[in-house]
Amino acid sequence: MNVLVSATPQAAATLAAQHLARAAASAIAERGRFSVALSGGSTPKLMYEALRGLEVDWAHVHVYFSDERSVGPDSPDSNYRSAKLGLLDHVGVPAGQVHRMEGERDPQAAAADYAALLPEQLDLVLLGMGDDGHTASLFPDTEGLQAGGRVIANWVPKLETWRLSFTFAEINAARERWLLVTGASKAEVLREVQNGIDGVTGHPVAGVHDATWYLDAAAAAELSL
Ligand SMILES: O=C(O)[C@H](O)[C@@H](O)[C@H](O)[C@H](O)COP(=O)(O)O
Repeated sequence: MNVLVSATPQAAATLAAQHLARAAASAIAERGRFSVALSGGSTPKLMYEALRGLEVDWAHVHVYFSDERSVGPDSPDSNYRSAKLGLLDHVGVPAGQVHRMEGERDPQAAAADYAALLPEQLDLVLLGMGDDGHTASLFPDTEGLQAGGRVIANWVPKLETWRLSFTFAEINAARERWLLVTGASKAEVLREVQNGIDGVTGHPVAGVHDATWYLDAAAAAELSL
C-alpha cells in the first residue's frame, strides 16, 4: 500500500488537495486537460474546501463522478450536489465539462449513457471508503463486484436501492486512484486490506489496485507502516 498519513482529517484533505492541484497542472501541461472523477460521502468535503483556495487551471478540468445515488441533482443525497456546493460553485470549471450521473433515471439506461460519455482514460479517480469496506458504490455482497464494463447499475440489497457506479475495471484503468479515508471507524478494515483480504469476498475496496491512500492518524492506527 502506498500510504500517506497525516495527523488530522484536515491535514489529510489539504495534502490530497495540494497533490490534486499538482496532478492537474502536469496533466494539463502534457495533454491539455485533466479528467477527474469525484465521489460522495462526507470525507471529500474538507478536500473540496482546501481545493477552493489553490491555484488550478479549472478551465481545463473535466469533472466526472465515480458513483451516484438513485436521486436527482437537487437531493441532499446527491453526490453531484455535494460536489457542486462544496467545490464546483466556487471554481471556474465550465458547465459543459461537468458530467453528473443521472440518478433520477432508469438505472441501467443512465449507466449505459454515462459509460458512453466517459473519456478513453481518466487521469484520476478520487474515492472514499465506507465502514463496511465499500468504495464508489461497490458494496459487499453485490453483483457489481464482478461486473465488467465501465459503469453499472448496482442493486444494494441492504440499502434496498440502486446505485450507479464505476466498475473495478474502470477505476483500475485510470492513470491514478486515490483513496481519502479518515476516522477510527475505518481502521480495522484498512488493516484487513493491508493483510491481503480479497476484493470480491472480503472488502470491496481491496479490488482497487495501486492506489495512493491519504489517511489521518486515526484511520491508519492499525496499519504496519
Ligand atoms: O456515494 C457514496 O456514498 C460514496 O461515493 C461512497 O463510496 C463513500 O466514498 C464512502 O461511503 C465513504 O463515505 P464517508 O466519506 O462519508 O465515510
